[in-house]
Amino acid sequence: MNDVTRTAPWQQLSEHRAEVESTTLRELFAADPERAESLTVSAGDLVIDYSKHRVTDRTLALLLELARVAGVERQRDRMVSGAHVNTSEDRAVLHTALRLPATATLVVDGQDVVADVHAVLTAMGEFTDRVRSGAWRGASGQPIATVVNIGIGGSDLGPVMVTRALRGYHDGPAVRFVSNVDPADLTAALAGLDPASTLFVVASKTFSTLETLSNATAARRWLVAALGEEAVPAHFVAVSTHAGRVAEFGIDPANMFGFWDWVGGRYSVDSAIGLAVMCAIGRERFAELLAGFHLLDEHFRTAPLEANAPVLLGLLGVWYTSFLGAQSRVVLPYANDLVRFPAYLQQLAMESNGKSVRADGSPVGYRTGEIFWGEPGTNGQHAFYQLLHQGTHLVPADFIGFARAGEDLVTADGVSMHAVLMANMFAQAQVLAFGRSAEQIRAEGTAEELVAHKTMPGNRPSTTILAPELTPSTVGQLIALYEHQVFVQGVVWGIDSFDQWGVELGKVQATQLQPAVSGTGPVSTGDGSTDALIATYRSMSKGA
Ligand SMILES: O=P(O)(O)OC[C@H]1O[C@H](O)[C@H](O)[C@@H](O)[C@@H]1O
Repeated sequence: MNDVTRTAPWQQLSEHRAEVESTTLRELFAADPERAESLTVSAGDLVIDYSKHRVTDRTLALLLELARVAGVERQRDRMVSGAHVNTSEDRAVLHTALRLPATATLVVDGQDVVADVHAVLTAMGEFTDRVRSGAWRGASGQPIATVVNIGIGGSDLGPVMVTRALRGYHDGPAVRFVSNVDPADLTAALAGLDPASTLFVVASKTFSTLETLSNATAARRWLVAALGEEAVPAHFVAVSTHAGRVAEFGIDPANMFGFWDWVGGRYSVDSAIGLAVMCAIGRERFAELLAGFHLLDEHFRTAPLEANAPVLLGLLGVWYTSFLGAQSRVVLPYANDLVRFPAYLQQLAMESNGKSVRADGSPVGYRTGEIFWGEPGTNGQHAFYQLLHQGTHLVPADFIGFARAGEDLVTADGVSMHAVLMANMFAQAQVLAFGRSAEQIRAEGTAEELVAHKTMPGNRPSTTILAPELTPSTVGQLIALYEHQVFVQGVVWGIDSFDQWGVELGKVQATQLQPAVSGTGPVSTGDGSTDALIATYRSMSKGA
């Protein structure tokens, strides 16, 4: 496999780094009055300002050249046409097919995947229409008041994030989510629910995930205790790629919504895994969500690299991670309903690109993967922004804001609270980039001993993403924007962004430790620390 570090643009970027480190955003803006305009790109309804990044024209030219020599365009075209770009699992990666319009055609291995996708969407639509209208009845004849989605990882984070993001569009039954094998999760989710009006969606691509099967079994017991075994079919549906396992669990495969092994878990909210979302917002709004994804897919597929938002943002991530030593990217949605977006991006980015070998198994000699974290603004401002502004870490930030609020309120002074929120967003990006120098602080009459403490170094990079409003379409656009950034980075780093071997061993080990932990087996796990911890756990648990 080609070593990207041997390519001319990578080597030139390594040398060029010093040039960028010796200048500041303040200087870059002073030198080019057009900078904001030239470093703003539109994608779908999103307007993305990347001018507050520590890059010059040359940096961008080299990064784009890096994308070209790494084969980003070729790999993108291979991915969307169904080539097996997930090489370690020998699978196609076709989440973009999930949002193709019904009129499109995509034949992969002799199979019309668009027809398959739309057949499932139609089945989901018919089912959710019945749930939402009250036509779907529980075993004792009651309509469904609450849908409980049981799933984890990609079978939870996407549905939970999107349902929360689209709170303003939620006109279906209440939706709750259970993911953790911690019994507290299911117990809390079931609190106050009436089994007679509760519908469970068991969402699992493999239908073999321990957490999900444990929660689904416990939920089934809860239901059967109240309504009897014969009530199960009216209260349990499944979303999976494994009809056999679904039937084994006792869910009628007629009540299963399928998808395919070419949909990665973290890329699956736009598949049948989004069933709980569709219950909440309805099939028309779900179609708008998919159309939003597709809009960005088309941008990614057709825009030239220098005007291609996921390419540019993905490359900036490579620049900070592999050349400037950044370890994380903070995501700051100035929209409270995007509260779960950072957690969603954690799985998307970190499970995809948290790898230290290339697709051919050779070790990478550079830093890969970005650590995503964040909280909605303005909450983060009163918690961790101190470190962003004056700390010693380089943390590129993504600000995400909306021009219109779904619903607005006014302050005591009659000012729009949404405008207050957005003023905070613009102010934070500005302060991060331009700071306030010691001279300026002094000129304000600050006591000399406080000047160093109050100095704001600035030169801290950020992207600002502005969208008209938080809608199903813009949520789809935002997700696709990040999916494709992750893809671009994976191609540049030469890694398989679509496997996740690193999560397997922990699952195996947990199963092996089970007897020791639950007290049915000897405490001899192979290492002293784990043995001692389990022994202490066992005696503590007896202590109560
Ligand atoms: O949908 P499931 O098969 O239950 O998988 C749920 C999750 O668990 C796995 O361990 C993977 O790390 C995730 O990528 C996946 O989304």
